[in-house]
Amino acid sequence: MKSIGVIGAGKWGSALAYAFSEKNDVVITSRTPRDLPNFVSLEEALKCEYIVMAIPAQQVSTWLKENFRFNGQKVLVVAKGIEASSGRFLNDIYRPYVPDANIAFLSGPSFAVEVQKSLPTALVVNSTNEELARDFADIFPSFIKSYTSTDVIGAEVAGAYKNVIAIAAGICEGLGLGKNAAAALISRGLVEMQRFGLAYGAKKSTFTGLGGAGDLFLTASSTMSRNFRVGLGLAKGKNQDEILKELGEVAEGIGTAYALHEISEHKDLYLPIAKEVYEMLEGKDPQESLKDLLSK
Ligand SMILES: NC(=O)C1=CN([C@@H]2O[C@H](COP(=O)(O)OP(=O)(O)OC[C@H]3O[C@@H](n4cnc5c(N)ncnc54)[C@H](O)[C@@H]3O)[C@@H](O)[C@H]2O)C=CC1
Ligand SMILES: O=C(CO)COP(=O)(O)O
Repeated sequence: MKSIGVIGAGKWGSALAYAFSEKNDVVITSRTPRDLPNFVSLEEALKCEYIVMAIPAQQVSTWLKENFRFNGQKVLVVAKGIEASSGRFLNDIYRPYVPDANIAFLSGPSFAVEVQKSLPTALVVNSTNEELARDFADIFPSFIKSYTSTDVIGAEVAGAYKNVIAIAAGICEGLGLGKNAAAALISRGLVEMQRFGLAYGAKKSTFTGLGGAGDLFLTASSTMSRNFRVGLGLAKGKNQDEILKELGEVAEGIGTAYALHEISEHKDLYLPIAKEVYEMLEGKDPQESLKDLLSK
């Protein structure tokens, strides 16, 4: 039995706190107090040996600066995104606070609502420290099969990029372009995220695994995905603010599309789907964008 502190009581933090309770002693905390039997102060949660960080990618840098004190904890990052303001990956953001040997990143297909109902899935714990990855893989409940990998950058790129492709897939669906177009877009999206990942030293096989194709196929084909629903909203001509207000939850694909735009400009990378998603978020007509992507 391990002592686990979950930081962030949104959809994903709450679902993981539930899942990890099967085999462990779990407490949860967030900036707004919740009426939960295992809710504790941040100070208490940070005393746990194992910490699960469920704070979104766009907010975590400030959060770490203001709140985090490292005292040997083992940290599992469960967010998926690239910071828009800096283009930094989560492993870069965490590095000044947690040594590489103490940090792992979760990837794979996992809608929180299904995990909260104990429905099965398979996920990957990614860390350069194999022993730590195995240690975290042990905390998962019977209904989640856990694997380990050392490809941190591959997992990060795949988990963040699939949210952007999911926005594009939602637009495709919203415009009524059909299943052929959706499949074409998703498979080109997989190639695009793999090409991007390889430029950062990721392993090719990661992109055909659970955290790559697995999470992409899930997110880019279901209205259960917040990012997919952002795409549906854009297809209806709504702007970002309206969409986010209706959603009331995080959609990491938005910030990540801005981050990818900055990165592609600086590194001269060819990221056609991410580019169109960025441009649609900036007001380009979705019909035009999808035509630019899918016709000769
Ligand atoms: N919901 C899902 O199915 C899954 C979500 N994720 C990832 O997990 C991360 C969190 O997503 P959700 O929990 O679903 O989002 P959510 O919108 O349900 O909750 C976000 C949480 O972050 C906290 N938060 C936001 N800004 C904060 C700040 N400045 N300081 C402190 N806390 C702050 C909120 O209080 C809330 O607890 C995202 O990166 C998401 O991509 C990953 C896998 C599955
Ligand atoms: O990452 C997820 C499932 O694996 C959740 O996706 P959304 O944030 O698009 O809902």
